[in-house]
Amino acid sequence: MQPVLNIEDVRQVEQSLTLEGVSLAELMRRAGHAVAQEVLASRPQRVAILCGTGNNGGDGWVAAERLHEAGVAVQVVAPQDPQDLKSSLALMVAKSAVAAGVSYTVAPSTDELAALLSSSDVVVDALLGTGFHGAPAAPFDLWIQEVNRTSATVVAVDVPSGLSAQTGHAPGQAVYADTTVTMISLKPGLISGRGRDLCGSIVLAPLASQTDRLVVEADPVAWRCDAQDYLEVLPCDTQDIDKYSRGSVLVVAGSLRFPGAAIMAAQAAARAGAGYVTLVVPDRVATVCRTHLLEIPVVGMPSTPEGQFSVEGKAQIVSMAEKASAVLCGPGMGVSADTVAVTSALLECSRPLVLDADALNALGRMTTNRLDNFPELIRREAPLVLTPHRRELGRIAGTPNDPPDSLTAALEAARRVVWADGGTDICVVAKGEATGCVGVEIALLPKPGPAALATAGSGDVLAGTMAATLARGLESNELLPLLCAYACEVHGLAGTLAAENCGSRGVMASDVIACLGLASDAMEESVSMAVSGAAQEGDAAHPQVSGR
Ligand SMILES: NC(=O)C1=CN([C@@H]2O[C@H](COP(=O)(O)OP(=O)(O)OC[C@H]3O[C@@H](n4cnc5c(N)ncnc54)[C@H](O)[C@@H]3O)[C@@H](O)[C@H]2O)[C@@H](O)CC1
Ligand SMILES: [K+]
Repeated sequence: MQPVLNIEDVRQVEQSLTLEGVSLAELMRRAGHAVAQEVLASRPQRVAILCGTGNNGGDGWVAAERLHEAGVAVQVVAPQDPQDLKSSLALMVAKSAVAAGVSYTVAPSTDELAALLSSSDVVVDALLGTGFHGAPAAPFDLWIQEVNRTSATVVAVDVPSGLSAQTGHAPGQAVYADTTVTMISLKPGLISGRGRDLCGSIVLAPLASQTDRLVVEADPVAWRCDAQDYLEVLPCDTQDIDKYSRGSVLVVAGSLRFPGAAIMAAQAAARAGAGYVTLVVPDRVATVCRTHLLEIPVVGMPSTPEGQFSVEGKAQIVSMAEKASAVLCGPGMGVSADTVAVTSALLECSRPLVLDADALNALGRMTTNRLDNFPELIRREAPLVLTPHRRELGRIAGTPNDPPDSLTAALEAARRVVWADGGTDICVVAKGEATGCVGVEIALLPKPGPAALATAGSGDVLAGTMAATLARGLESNELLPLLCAYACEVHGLAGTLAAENCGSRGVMASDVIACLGLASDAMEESVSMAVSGAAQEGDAAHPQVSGR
């Protein structure tokens, strides 16, 4: 797992490193060298380095001097004469680079800049780093446009200029990098929001041997999962199974208006590996569901005149829920006093439960949008997984009119709910372009799926996948966030496979469902390969360790 630190915590680590004897000047030297090393890997002849006025620019000047020493033709581009730099660190390294013979251009015209960039093999973007806020001001906005027009390889220092490394927002021009060399630790904005498009591949430069320890001590806001992390939640590899040992799922979903959501959630649960799936719907839509679901029994329950669940069916739904390995409630269900009652009754049942879509809206209704003020509602022995998208998250976490607009805001909102509960029984899967699986002790970031998943019904498919994964059982509730992250990755991978079959813009939720089985197999294989790869690396390292 890779830790992700908020910007203020990265600064804290930087301070701790200085207290442990690694000065800021030394950190900047190492940062610049890490960038130079990355640039040298592509064996360039001509490199342009755009340096801003803060310490991000300082890293750029260090890289320039290093590349110059290595015999590369380097040209620094700066908005002001290096003598006028206000940051004492940046001033020091810029003077050193100039004294070493690095050539530079101050405030070139757009045409001059374009000519310089087009004659460069690599462009290093050291304009704006973690000190950036707002939108890039002139001349950086124009410079960034020119960088994005060049065919040269673009290496960003710490963060692509124009991107907030904290929020992932980029309200103005922002650099599209091929590679981002980021210092100390991953930051949330690099792996969420616009960061996912802007960063290219991310290379981490820890800068000091103490960094790993200090980053963990700084309490990462989240951890990005690697394939081998999922070993603990892989399904058992055995032939000795029947349909019940793979777990049964009860899906409580649908309404006259949205029967499709229920159909897709049930199909997804079956494709994601549940041995037995039963769909419970309001009786007015039972027939349409049956015509779509040949293998899945559909049970009709009393319905209201609007075609939603009626409270009359509540006791029967709960009694069916008690027999399932896991229950999913919510997709397409609608929100009314009756569906609120059904949701609330299911919370009291003793089986693992996934609440999605309208079940979350029902929770919002029950708690006047402050689920965190009603922890007794969600405190239970069996696992509870809530799968809100950001608007739904706002409705349960106290900000219905101002939903979380970034990964970190979503993690914070999810934590309000999870910490109010306080136990390991709950996980909030805060869905977005980057999804966080937030438990009471840890927030995990599964590898995000492709943009093709932004299609109607995709949430129903994830909910069904989640329920099927939960139905396999869990050795300990502490593994709940990991299990949820695993389900998210299976869903994401199914999206990738569906995009290969149908084209990135042609994917419909049913295509994702069709790929869930293959995606599960591929996930298991990639986890096994990652684990055996790590074991081999361990073996290779072993003689050195024992030979000390
Ligand atoms: N955190 C760390 O441990 C380390 C950080 N280092 C570098 O230091 C950087 C942070 O340095 P700073 O805090 O000096 O900040 P930056 O260099 O990121 O930016 C500060 C400068 O940008 C200007 N600026 C801010 N918003 C702007 C906008 N919208 N338009 C135009 N100009 C704008 C400010 O006026 C200031 O001059 C990191 O990104 C990294 O590259 C490294 O040198 C070494 C280690
Ligand atoms: K930058």
